[in-house]
Amino acid sequence: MAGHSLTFVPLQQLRIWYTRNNLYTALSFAKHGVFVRYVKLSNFAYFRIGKRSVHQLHCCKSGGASQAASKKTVIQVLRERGLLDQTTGPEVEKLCQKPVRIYVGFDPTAESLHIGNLLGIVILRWFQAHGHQPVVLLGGATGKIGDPSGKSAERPLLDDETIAKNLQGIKRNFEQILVFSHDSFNPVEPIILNNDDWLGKMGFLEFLRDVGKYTRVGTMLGKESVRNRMNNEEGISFTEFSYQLLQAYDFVHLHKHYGVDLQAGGSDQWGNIVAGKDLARRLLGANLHGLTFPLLTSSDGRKFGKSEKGAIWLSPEKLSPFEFYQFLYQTSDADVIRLLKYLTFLPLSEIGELELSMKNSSFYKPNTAQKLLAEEVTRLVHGDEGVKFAQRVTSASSPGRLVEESILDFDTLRQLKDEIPSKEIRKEHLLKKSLIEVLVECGIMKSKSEAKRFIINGGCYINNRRVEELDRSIGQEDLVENSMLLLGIGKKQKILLVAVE
Ligand SMILES: Nc1ncnc2c1ncn2[C@@H]1O[C@H](COP(=O)(O)OP(=O)(O)OP(=O)(O)O)[C@@H](O)[C@H]1O
Ligand SMILES: N[C@@H](Cc1ccc(O)cc1)C(=O)O
Repeated sequence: MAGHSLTFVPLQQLRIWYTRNNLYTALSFAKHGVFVRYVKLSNFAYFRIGKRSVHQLHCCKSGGASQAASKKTVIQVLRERGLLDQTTGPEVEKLCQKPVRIYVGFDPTAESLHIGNLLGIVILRWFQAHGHQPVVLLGGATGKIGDPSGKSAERPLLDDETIAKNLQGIKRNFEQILVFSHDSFNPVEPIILNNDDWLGKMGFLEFLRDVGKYTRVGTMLGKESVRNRMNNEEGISFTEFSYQLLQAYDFVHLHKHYGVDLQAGGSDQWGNIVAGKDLARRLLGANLHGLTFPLLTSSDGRKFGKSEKGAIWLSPEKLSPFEFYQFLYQTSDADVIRLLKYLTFLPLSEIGELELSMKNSSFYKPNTAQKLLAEEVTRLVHGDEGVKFAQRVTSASSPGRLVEESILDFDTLRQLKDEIPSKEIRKEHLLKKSLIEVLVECGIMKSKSEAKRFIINGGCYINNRRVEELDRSIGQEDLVENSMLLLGIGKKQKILLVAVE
């Protein structure tokens, strides 16, 4: 954040801001008494409200008219950040000069969304920040069918119970990440809908007559998702082939009943989005629009998805905030700037400064960008508490730090228990025992001579403090809250001993 002042101000005082050149009236405030961190005020303001990294942008020149804060449209902002892949035409930019409703659909094919899906949520947040209304569409019906886009094989069918459980899980993800504050300053509260509410009620004959009749099979066969599958031996079932029609009908339904004019999705969704645009033209004579954003890929070029091994889940039950933080922290230098542009709301100027300083190695402290990325995205997904937790555990699990830096209180150690190996040992068996014996008994060292070597070389830690003496034994004072002790060997190996009566 070099170069920008950081000020903490109560919300009420934020209503009128004087900057060096301009007077702005911030229009979007959350609840009374919540503190806002003012990061930068230029064309528009970035605020951090309460626990979430909100970066609200509803801020306009004096007079308080509810005009968009930025002179840039949301489309320009997305383009500058590399978040635009394709649009259905230049009219999209025009459309977004006035408030629109935009939707992104998510099928409940797992209990949690993953980091790839986060991009769709970030897009919705950018629209929301520019005064547009996000519509989140949960695919309660489409999830029963399975989208063939980007898939090389047929998806297994999910039963109703699994879908209901998954719907609950991903709904929670949205509630956590999108801004649902409800007051007159926030006219753009998101809407969450479930397509089972209309598709589920539609009969097969009705569908064939009212939707199928307006669709050309040749066009459907031409979609990339279908072509790819037709070219392999297994082919594609009629069920998955029909998927594009269901998504197309959603767009028509959302336009008719909710005034939605724009659909967004990852680049793999292009075919389905265009199918909706075509259907709306034929059925209603309406001109709807779409845009896609690039897919988030791993360093080896594979799309981040839920089907991939080691998916980066957004639900804390499936991946702890600590692991989530660590994943982002380990982003390579080659990827970190792109991810800062994609997944955070930090101003591009700030990211640009960071990029410059990364190139000038004498000024740049390694991993500064990674830390910023990890903090911002973890805060977005898990709130301030999640960031604090991740940092506490990170600090506690790194040996050799100054003790003050890694306070090993009971809470930290208890949370650390989920992250590193742990072992229960009877307290009477542990106290007064030599460290060398304990190291071997708990399995972290293979032999006493190996344990000795580590101690002599200064590579052994009790509660993150280096052990100097070879004849060190375990005492009552080593047990945090009379119950836990952290042993560390070298830079990476850790074990948590839990003393039981
Ligand atoms: N890695 C990714 N980067 C960007 N967007 C993604 C990524 N993965 C999924 N999306 C987008 O998230 C939305 C919902 O995707 P969906 O949950 O159906 O697929 P998925 O998570 O890729 O699932 P699967 O791994 O089973 O294919 C779509 O708009 C899709 O394009
Ligand atoms: N097809 C999308 C999810 C979706 C479902 C219904 C829609 O109307 C839109 C999007 C996907 O699999 O990623």
